[in-house]
Amino acid sequence: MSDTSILAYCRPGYENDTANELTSRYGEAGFYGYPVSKKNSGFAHYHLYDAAQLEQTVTQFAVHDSIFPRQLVAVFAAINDVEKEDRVGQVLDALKEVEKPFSIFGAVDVEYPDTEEGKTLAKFCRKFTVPLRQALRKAGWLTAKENLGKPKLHIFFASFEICYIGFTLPSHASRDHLGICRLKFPSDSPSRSTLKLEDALVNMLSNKQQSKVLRSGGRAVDLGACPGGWTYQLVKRGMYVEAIDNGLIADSLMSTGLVEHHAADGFTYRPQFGRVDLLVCDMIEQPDRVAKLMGDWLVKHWATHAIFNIKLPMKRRYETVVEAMTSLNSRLDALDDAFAVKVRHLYHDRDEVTVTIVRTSKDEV
Ligand SMILES: C[S@@+](CC[C@H](N)C(=O)[O-])C[C@H]1O[C@@H](n2cnc3c(N)ncnc32)[C@H](O)[C@@H]1O
Repeated sequence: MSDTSILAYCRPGYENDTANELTSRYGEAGFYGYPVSKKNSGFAHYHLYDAAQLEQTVTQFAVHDSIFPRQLVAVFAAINDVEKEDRVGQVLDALKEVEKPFSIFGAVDVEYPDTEEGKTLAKFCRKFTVPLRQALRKAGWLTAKENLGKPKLHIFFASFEICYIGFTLPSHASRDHLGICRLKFPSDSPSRSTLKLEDALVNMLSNKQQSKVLRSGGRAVDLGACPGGWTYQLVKRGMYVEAIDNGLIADSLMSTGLVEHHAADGFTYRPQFGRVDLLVCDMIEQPDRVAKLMGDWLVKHWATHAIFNIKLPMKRRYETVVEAMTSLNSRLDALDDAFAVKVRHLYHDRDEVTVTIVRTSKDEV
């Protein structure tokens, strides 16, 4: 059955926020449609009124530039009555019905929602991939060898009965299965929060941005640092850190000689030795208060770059993030420098989003 929609994978519980984001972003760009989402399903749809716009939406929106989606799949077919006996045949039939959006796909991924129900599909999806891949190659849908430079075919099982068929472009998609990048907890880190910053460093900054922001020997300030998971990431990369928090910081960090701990209020603390390369902040505070504080540090040149979390309220989460970021962005826009700003709800974030702001001089842009 033909179906034309954008399918966004997301953290369970965030379907409504994801749907609001899709509606707002695609609608503003003239891709009109309507959202469909079900609480705790782990995904949301945005159905396009004009099917001809599907390819254009894929080239226009990258998942890395969105907030809540972990993956954005352009869906061109759906099967609503998957039959146990001939699933491969049904997928091939569904593909036959559509015009090939790209002559050939370079890879196929069989996926499922990141939910408890989704976990029951994991084993089946893994096993199903093998015969499906063979059949797709035989039918000319897939390159003979995996080619990750070409569009990828996604077969997403929402349940054992319903599956969506769509594609992503490598430049605009997450390379990770289910759009999830799982990181290994470093056992010598003082807290699990360390994974949030590592996720941001690895998945939100390009290699070039990483070497610029995380200079060995560079200086950083960590607001709300204790017990030290974020400071740990910076110290690991050879940075000097002013760790600000009334709590206790791990001795293992203090003994590196790279950390100064100040028991102070993060809202009034100012850098001890002039401008720092990087400001990070993980204080649990009102979104607009944190955004204002980050803006002050960047506008006043106390920090060159910033990475911080915005804690999400229970309701109007997408709107709250947009409001906080709109006022911050307008302050940055007034400066002579240019700023690369990203906001993502990362896999290791729970009820928060991560913001990275990398400064470049306008000549570099
Ligand atoms: C989520 S924890 C930070 C965890 C830390 N990033 C880590 O990886 O270990 C939040 C911290 O912010 C601190 N905090 C909250 N409000 C603060 C303020 N106004 N000034 C300084 N620290 C604050 C709390 O004491 C708490 O330790």
